[in-house]
Amino acid sequence: MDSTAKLLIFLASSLTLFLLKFLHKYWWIPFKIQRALSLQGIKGPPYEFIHGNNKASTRFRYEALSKPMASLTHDIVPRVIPQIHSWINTYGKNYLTWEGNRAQLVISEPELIKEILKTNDGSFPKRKDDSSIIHKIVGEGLVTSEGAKWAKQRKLANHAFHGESLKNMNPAVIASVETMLEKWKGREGEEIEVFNEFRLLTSEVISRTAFGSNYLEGKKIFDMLTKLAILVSRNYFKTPIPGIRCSWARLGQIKHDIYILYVFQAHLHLKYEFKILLKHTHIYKRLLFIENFYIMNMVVNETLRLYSPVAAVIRKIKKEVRLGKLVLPANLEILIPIIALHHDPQLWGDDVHLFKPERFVEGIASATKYNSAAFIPFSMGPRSCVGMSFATTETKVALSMILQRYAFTLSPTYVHAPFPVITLQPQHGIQMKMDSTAKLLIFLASSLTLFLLKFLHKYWWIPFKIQRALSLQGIKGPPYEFIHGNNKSSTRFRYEALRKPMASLTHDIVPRVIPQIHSWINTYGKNYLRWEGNRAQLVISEPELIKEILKTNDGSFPKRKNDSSIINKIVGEGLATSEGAKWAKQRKLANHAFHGESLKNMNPAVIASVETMLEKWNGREGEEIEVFNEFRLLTSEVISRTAFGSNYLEGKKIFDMLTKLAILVSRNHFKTPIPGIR
Ligand code: HEM
Repeated sequence: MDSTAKLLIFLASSLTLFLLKFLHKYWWIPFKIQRALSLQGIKGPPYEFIHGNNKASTRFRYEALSKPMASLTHDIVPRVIPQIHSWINTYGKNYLTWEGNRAQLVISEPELIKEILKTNDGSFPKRKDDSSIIHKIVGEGLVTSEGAKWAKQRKLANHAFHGESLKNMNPAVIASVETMLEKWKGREGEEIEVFNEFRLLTSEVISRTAFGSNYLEGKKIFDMLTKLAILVSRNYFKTPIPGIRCSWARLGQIKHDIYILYVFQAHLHLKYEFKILLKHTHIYKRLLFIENFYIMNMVVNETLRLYSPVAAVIRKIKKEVRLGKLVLPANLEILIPIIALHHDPQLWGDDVHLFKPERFVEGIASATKYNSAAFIPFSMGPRSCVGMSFATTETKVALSMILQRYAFTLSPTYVHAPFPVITLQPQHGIQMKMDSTAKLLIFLASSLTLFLLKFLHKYWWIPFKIQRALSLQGIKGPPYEFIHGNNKSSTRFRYEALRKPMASLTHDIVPRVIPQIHSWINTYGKNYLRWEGNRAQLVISEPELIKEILKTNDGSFPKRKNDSSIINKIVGEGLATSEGAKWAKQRKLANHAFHGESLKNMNPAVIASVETMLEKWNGREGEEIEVFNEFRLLTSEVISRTAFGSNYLEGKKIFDMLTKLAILVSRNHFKTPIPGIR
């Protein structure tokens, strides 16, 4: 063989080898993965040679982003992640898609998401994109590292963003907001592009917190990084990479809290007005601050739900792993479309696209119906956002400072166009008008809202929570009615039972004496829950439990104190109502007074009292006597003589007064629909 033939053969075989490798990578592997998942019921848009689904993704994105949204709707998923939105509709909540020849499993079923994000054994590491420009510049930080390196960095970061350290950042935040507000002075009535203002604010805050006194230096670095982000995002649009990337150091991420303001501001012109403070009134100011944080928490959560700054997170499968019923091959990527979960009507109900902060009035757990994966703007599990508290605190501090001075309305020039660039951003900024005249109105509106919220919390949420907690333990009872509890039915029961005497001389008197308790025990069992207005009361008639309650002496079951009751106000705290050391002391004295010698010493007083009564009865044989009143008088006589000794006429006066008082109170008790026996 001559050398030219050798060369030819060599070239031909190299080419063949290259082609084989190429086909293996761009055709065989995708084919295999697609088949393996399809057999497990996972479908998706079909893999196209080399391109995967990139062409379709780009088309989707181009279509979605080419124009602003028609109206101020919050139904933004079709714009922000159009391809994912469409493919979930076509292929189901979990489907397979292709970034070129890279297989990506989109998972939007909460149960599976929990399994992925909560795993801490390294089965689902973060995707590493060493070739990305951002990674090259920023390097491997907390956001991208894994294993021991991550654990160490995370520990430091946890420390930096918690408790005292976090509090120490507040002055920097406040100073930064002051700087911004200073700039706004005298611009009332003008239009301000707040997105850029908040971008600057964030840069200011980071520079001050991260770089301390050297913050001008920090600002330079931050500005550089911002420019870099813009550069990358332009590129991002050109390269057909679908889905949202969020794998760069969170200097970019801190922009999210700017975004929080996005809809938040958009809502100012609708109904979600905020409060401004009359500067000179200190009390108002404090009040406002507290209520701000309470309401703002809900507003921030609702904004994070609808406009999740990080639209999706991506993980990778290290080696073959089980996920739910699925068996997933190594190197498969997993994309969790956070924002799609936040807009899922199955998780949030039909009003999912409405801005309703009040859904968070009882906290996140309740808003998500205890489905922890339904609301994950900061992701969840060990790799959840380390800056969560910082971001939300900073936002709330900044907002309350701003809103103490200005009210805003959305400018007519604003165009609604949420735009996914690493994080979600308003494509054309947010134009707002500053207004200072609406301040008082807004303050009043927000005070009313707060009042309503507190009211609902007390009369609806707490009872609901108690009822559920006990129901889960098998304790049922008549259902709580808003405000009234069971008062209405109790009164009805009592009224029915007491309006006529008993039919016969039976001793079966419970249905008359405590009719509601009698009836409810029959319906709900020996232990049941009932409501005196919004006050929960557990009726216990099981002897074992009763022993446990009454024999306890460690203060676990104190007497009910009703400081507002008229009797308590007059009589004060005596042996019958006191607790702890005070009670112990009084009880010791009383024990002594009612035992042994002391008891014997009272006998003459008792005998004398009975003698007085019998004296009165002399010569009334054959007559009718109302003995109940006689014995009442006898008791008063006995108490007066024993308690007040020789001065017993004085005692009788006091006792009679108390008796009249008791009658008065009991009449009252009948009028107010307070059920049960006091
Ligand atoms: C509203 C604001 C923010 C949102 C919605 C947010 C959201 C997130 C999410 C979803 C992740 C998980 C990313 C993934 O798994 O790929 C994350 C991680 C992270 N965030 Fe944030 N973030 C915010 C603000 C911040 C701030 C202000 C900081 C720091 C100053 C920060 C620092 C980090 C870090 C270091 C990680 C990586 C943690 C780890 O991997 O252990 N974030 N964030």
